[in-house]
Amino acid sequence: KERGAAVATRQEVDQNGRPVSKIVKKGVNDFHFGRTLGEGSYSTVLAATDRQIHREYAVKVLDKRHIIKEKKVKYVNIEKDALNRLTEHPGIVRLYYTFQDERSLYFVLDLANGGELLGHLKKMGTFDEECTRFYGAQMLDSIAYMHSKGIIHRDLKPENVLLDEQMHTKITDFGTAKILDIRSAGGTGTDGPGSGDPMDGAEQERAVSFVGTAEYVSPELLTDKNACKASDLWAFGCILYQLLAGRPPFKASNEYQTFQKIVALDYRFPDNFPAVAKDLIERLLVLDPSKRLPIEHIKAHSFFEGIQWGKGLWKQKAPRLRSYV
Ligand SMILES: C[C@@H](Nc1nc2c(c3cc(-c4cn[nH]c4)ccc13)C(=O)N=C/C2=C\CC1CC1)C(C)(C)C
Repeated sequence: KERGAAVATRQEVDQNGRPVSKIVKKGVNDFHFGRTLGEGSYSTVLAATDRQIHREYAVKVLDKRHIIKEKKVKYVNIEKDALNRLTEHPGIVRLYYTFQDERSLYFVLDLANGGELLGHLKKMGTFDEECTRFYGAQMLDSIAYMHSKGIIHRDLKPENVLLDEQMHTKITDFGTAKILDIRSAGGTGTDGPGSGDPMDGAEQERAVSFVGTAEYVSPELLTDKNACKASDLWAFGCILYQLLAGRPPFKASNEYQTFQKIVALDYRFPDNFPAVAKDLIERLLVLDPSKRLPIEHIKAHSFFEGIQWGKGLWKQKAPRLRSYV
């Protein structure tokens, strides 16, 4: 039985006229499916409208036979478990419920109408400091929440950062996430090697045998196959660099050469790169994960001066997109 499967209730009355709410499971016939929003390696995400309440969702459709054949059942369950833990944050795509028919699994999720951050970045070339500060702050707030729930994303990149109609960020694609055991989930999101407290490091389970997208992979994942919370902060540093420079810091003509650049910390800032942002990124792109700036220190860095953390960050208007020239 899927958790969170029964979400729709229909008000009915019993024989004495007393209102009863009947749990009704929604199915594929309750939706009108629209355009394809994105294709994952084992899934397709479509826009879909709930016929009863006329509300638009994104529905991720997974082919059961394909998943079983490709031995990806574990990843589907990890994604569902991760999404079920990450339900109270505005910066993370929300899973409402799942259902299935004989052929497919369906995840009913928030629709992020603004599409991928990558698309906007490609159109603009670069983001100016104000935009980078705002989008960086929203991403960091969401990463802090994920980590506080014991979830490491492991594949953060501009394609996985979506925008909603208010142009606020929504992080997505948790199929490659690592769920740490309950013990280490309680932290404020800064525990583990990233916080420099070696004892926490021991608590963190070690993730093995998964490598994210080449340009954003952390050195520890390439050298000793260990992903930790600080691996997401490495990717975050790469994304901040990319927003201001218009390209990721480590990019070569093939994956192997990109990996060589990463483990050799072989990257340069463009001459006109803003100094304060450069200082922050230099403290994130550090080979030793335990020496990377922990989240609370990133929030306090002068690059994020003026950002109001917490709920205010999600209520304010997104800045108009401008390029860094
Ligand atoms: C990253 C993902 N792409 C996407 N995943 C999701 C979208 C989404 C929307 C647009 C879009 C909207 N308007 N224009 C484009 C473009 C790509 C999207 C959405 O709205 N809601 C939930 C999503 C994913 C949920 C997933 C955690 C289960 C891939 C490429 C893997 C299919």
